[in-house]
Amino acid sequence: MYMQPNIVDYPNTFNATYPSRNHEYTKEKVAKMSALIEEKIKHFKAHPTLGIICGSGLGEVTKAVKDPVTIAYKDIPGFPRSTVQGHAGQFVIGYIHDVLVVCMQGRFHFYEGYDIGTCCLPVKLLKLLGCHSLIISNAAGGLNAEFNVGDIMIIHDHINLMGFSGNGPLVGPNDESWGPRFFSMHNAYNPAFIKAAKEQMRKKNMPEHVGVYTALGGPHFETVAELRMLKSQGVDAVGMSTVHEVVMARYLGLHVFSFSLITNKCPTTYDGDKNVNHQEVIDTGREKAHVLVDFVRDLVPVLDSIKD
Ligand SMILES: O=P(O)(O)O[C@H]1O[C@H](CO)[C@@H](O)[C@H]1O
Ligand SMILES: Nc1nc2[nH]cnc2c(=O)[nH]1
Repeated sequence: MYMQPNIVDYPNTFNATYPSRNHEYTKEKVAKMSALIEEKIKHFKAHPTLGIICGSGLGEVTKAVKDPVTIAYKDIPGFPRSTVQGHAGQFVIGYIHDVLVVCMQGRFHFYEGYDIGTCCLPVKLLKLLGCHSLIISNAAGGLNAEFNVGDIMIIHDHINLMGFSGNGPLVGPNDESWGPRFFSMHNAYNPAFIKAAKEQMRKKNMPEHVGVYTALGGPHFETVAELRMLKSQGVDAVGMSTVHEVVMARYLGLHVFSFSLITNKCPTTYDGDKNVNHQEVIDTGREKAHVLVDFVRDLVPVLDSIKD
């Protein structure tokens, strides 16, 4: 008997396996996760409208959240666990000014052994929770010589190096009820959000860095030759996250604001002892926590008021 192919029995003539498990995170499955969270925050009598993904060591952003409800990832069946230092592995939900936000203290990285689709599952969950926009933060190495450790760089574009080779979250069967098979990544980082954030930086006398981010698979940091290549291609900051999350967010129709905390300088010469390490990344995040909290706290109501 002929059966109409659907998302579950997609025509898989060659019995292929897909590099991304995205298609396994169906509406039904993610809605169950979302329902669990909604049950724990029902006293707010509203759904969160803005999601915040906290980068390595940047979880202190949640200090800006009033009346927080904390939900551990391990208490949500089917949700991955954070394995990296500086990623607490929990949701923190509450108000920043009058905006109900859902913060993720911890993201999932490819180098942890998660496929790229699983790394993006949180973005689907944030969408189902009711978010229209995301703030995606990360810790990154600065390639642009004008950036100092501790500076914030607004991301205005990225180079999807992992996606270049076919390791993208949307490779595999597509469920049109989530988003379209093909879509544009032009202005993926919302220009109105960037403008608003630059104004905040100006008011706060912060350097107004705007640049291009790229993510490598990691977990190792880069060689000098790799960094020189990236710099020559216009990359300003290097990390191991964010890019695929932004792809997923745009697919789902979410608006994106993203920034890097420059936690270290990327060495493009061989002299001296310039070994980057994760502790340095975490320590810079802690040292700059007050700057991040202040920046995000004031930005949230502005971004929430911009709907497109
Ligand atoms: O991108 P986030 O999660 O901020 O973390 C960055 O910092 C870690 C390396 O120190 C890597 O995971 C890199 O991606
Ligand atoms: N790939 C990469 N990720 C980082 N995260 C924080 N610093 C760095 C860095 O220098 N390189």
